[in-house]
Amino acid sequence: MTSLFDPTDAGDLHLSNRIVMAPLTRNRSPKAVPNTLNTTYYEQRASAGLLITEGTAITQQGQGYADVPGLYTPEALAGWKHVTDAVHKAGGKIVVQMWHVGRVSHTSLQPNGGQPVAPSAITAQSKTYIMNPDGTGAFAPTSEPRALETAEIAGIVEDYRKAARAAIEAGFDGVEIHAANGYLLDQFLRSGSNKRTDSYGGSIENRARFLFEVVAAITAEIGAGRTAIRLSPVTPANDVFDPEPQPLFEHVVAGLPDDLSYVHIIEGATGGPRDYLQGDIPFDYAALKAAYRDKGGKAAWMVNNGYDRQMAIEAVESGNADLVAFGKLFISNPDLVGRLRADAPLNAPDQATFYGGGAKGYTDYPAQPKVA
Ligand SMILES: C=C(C(=O)O)c1ccccc1
Repeated sequence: MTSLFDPTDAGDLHLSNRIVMAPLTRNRSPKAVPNTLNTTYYEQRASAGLLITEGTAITQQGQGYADVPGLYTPEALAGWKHVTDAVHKAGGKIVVQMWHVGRVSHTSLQPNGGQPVAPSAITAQSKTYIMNPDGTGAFAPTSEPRALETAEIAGIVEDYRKAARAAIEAGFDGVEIHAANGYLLDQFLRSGSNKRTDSYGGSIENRARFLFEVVAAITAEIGAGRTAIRLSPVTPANDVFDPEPQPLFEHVVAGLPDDLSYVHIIEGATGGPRDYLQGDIPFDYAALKAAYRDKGGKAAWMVNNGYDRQMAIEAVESGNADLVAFGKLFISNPDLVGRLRADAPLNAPDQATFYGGGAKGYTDYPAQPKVA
């Protein structure tokens, strides 16, 4: 029987175990440049089967929060090279989560102080994290976005392609396309945020078009085996909504390449109830996976949101999942894999230090003494 602690392949990625560090925004990369503290943080957690970086903006237009890293300046790419080198030296594997926030941004973060972009000019009832002129950070309401012109969409697809190439050159083992949690690609998928009347709006097929164009551009550039995607069928994060998530997301997974590295599914409300409902009926995650597998999809299936040790063991042993991503537990347990293997006590995460700051609550969580 397959174990959570067994090695596995996710496309081109050969993983030493099936425990994944989920993408976690920490707001500790001023000027969007990864620094030595970030390197230490990822290096400490390199025993994960796979590390997924925090959301990383593909362009300044795609930047939605202060002090999150980017993938679009020479300085940021040099910073990421230090991170990937350190993780590889520690025996780990790491992919970068490629992020365009769309409307979940603020004019102070946008090129020339402009409006954020979105499928439609509908403001997200959400907040983002900005820097005040005095250098203090603060959460602020997101700014009103402008609707992208149809002709602009191809340019953003090209931005994703370029960022994927840059990621490989910065030493990443692959990329995860962030299509979850109410950010740009998810905004296009959901009818609540996408009111377009062109070929990118209206029907499910049209609302998924942009996502498929991004996937096609990235897989053509770096290969499907190094490309993954994150989806969140029912999350209400950042004010997204669709009354029929089941047909929408079954259409999405059925349109993904068979040979992707992995498909990453957030089950329920992100960081919240796993049984969260959007629409009238509970979401059927087994049917979602079947919609991918039945059409020939071979990518590893990764699950996330509120998993504990026993749930993760059962998810893999039952065949419901190939990989399980842990977020908060990796914040406070750099050696989570060893602790889960030994069923050892776990450090509790300190919510007060999740976002912003320095080493406290970031690189100062204790690892268990190495067993001789
Ligand atoms: C990248 C994020 C996501 O996917 O929800 C994020 C952003 C800010 C705070 C927490 C999480």
